[in-house]
Amino acid sequence: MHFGVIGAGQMGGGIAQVAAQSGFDVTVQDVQQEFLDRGRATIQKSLSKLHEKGRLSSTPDEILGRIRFTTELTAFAGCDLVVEAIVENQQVKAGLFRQLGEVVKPDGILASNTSSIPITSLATASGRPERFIGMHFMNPVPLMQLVEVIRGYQTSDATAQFVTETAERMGKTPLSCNDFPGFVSNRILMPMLNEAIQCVMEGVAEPEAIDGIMKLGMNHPMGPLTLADFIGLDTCLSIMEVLHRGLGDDKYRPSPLLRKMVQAGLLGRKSGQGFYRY
Ligand SMILES: CC(=O)CC(=O)SCCNC(=O)CCNC(=O)[C@H](O)C(C)(C)COP(=O)(O)OP(=O)(O)OC[C@H]1O[C@@H](n2cnc3c(N)ncnc32)[C@H](O)[C@@H]1OP(=O)(O)O
Ligand SMILES: NC(=O)C1=CN([C@@H]2O[C@H](COP(=O)(O)OP(=O)(O)OC[C@H]3O[C@@H](n4cnc5c(N)ncnc54)[C@H](OP(=O)(O)O)[C@@H]3O)[C@@H](O)[C@H]2O)C=CC1
Repeated sequence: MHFGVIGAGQMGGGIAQVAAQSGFDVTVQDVQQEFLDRGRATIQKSLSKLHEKGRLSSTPDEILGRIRFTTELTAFAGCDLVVEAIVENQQVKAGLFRQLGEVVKPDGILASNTSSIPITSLATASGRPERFIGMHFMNPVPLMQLVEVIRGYQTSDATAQFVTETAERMGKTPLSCNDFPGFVSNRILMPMLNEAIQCVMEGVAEPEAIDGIMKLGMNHPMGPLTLADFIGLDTCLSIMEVLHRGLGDDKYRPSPLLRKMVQAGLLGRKSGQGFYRY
């Protein structure tokens, strides 16, 4: 299988890594060489960790050798499946899928790793709605079990089956849902993170206490503010905006503190500061 990934950020890098671990030939594209180099270094570090723990069936070098890094979209021409993992912005993703629909071979399948944006709208932009689907991996991809599979309005049964089987070949558990804002995962998760941010804004408790209460009291592996920093506050804000706009209910209003922190460039772990410093 020739597997394409667009975006070498935290999600794209993780998806490419797991695809290569599964024996696929992988091509990763990003807009600048600098992001590709950073993505490659992150994959290398993750593979070393998994290798130390005896969790890989090939060596890190063999796995990395299956990944080709490029800045050219035309490199996807022969791909059987291309998964997009760029910034959570509908216009930018739609523009990319318009181009991809012309580049990738006609029977190639296109998928988005979007957290919340309507799959059906991206499918329309791609010009091949039957061969378009949501393939939503969870962060960190090498460790998380779930792939949420989201069918667009015109996604064919064959496309859904192919992507489900591919997720299984990648050692993941695919679970299906329909195309509603935020799907299942983020419709339920993100309002909780947003509410934790609102608690900080209202002075209900310090961030450490809010995280501690949810970790120790609810057995969550990470507190909600640590998790929001881990996901990226810009991504959290984009998801809340999609939920608010798409469902038309003020219960999904993004916290003003979340908005302000994104405006200030405090994006969480990836920028070095969010609710905590890294
Ligand atoms: C926004 C969206 O659209 C959807 C989303 O993805 S929402 C986010 C979903 N993800 C979550 O909710 C994650 C919640 N957190 C967790 O499940 C856990 O904290 C976790 C699995 C990430 C880490 O596990 P942990 O036991 O809590 O922490 P930690 O001890 O730091 O990590 C366990 C090991 O995995 C390793 N590890 C962490 N990330 C890794 C990676 N990417 N690759 C390889 N190893 C990794 C750590 O280095 C650590 O190794 P050691 O034990 O050798 O030190
Ligand atoms: N973070 C998370 O926990 C999760 C995120 N997602 C989704 O995955 C997607 C990616 O998120 P994440 O990996 O966190 O984001 P990152 O910011 O880590 O990575 C996005 C990458 O895509 C690049 N990029 C931006 N625009 C383009 C473009 N036009 N063409 C090619 N590459 C581009 C970015 O470059 P630059 O830096 O220049 O913008 C960056 O390298 C989003 O849709 C997000 O909602 C899904 C599950 C979990």
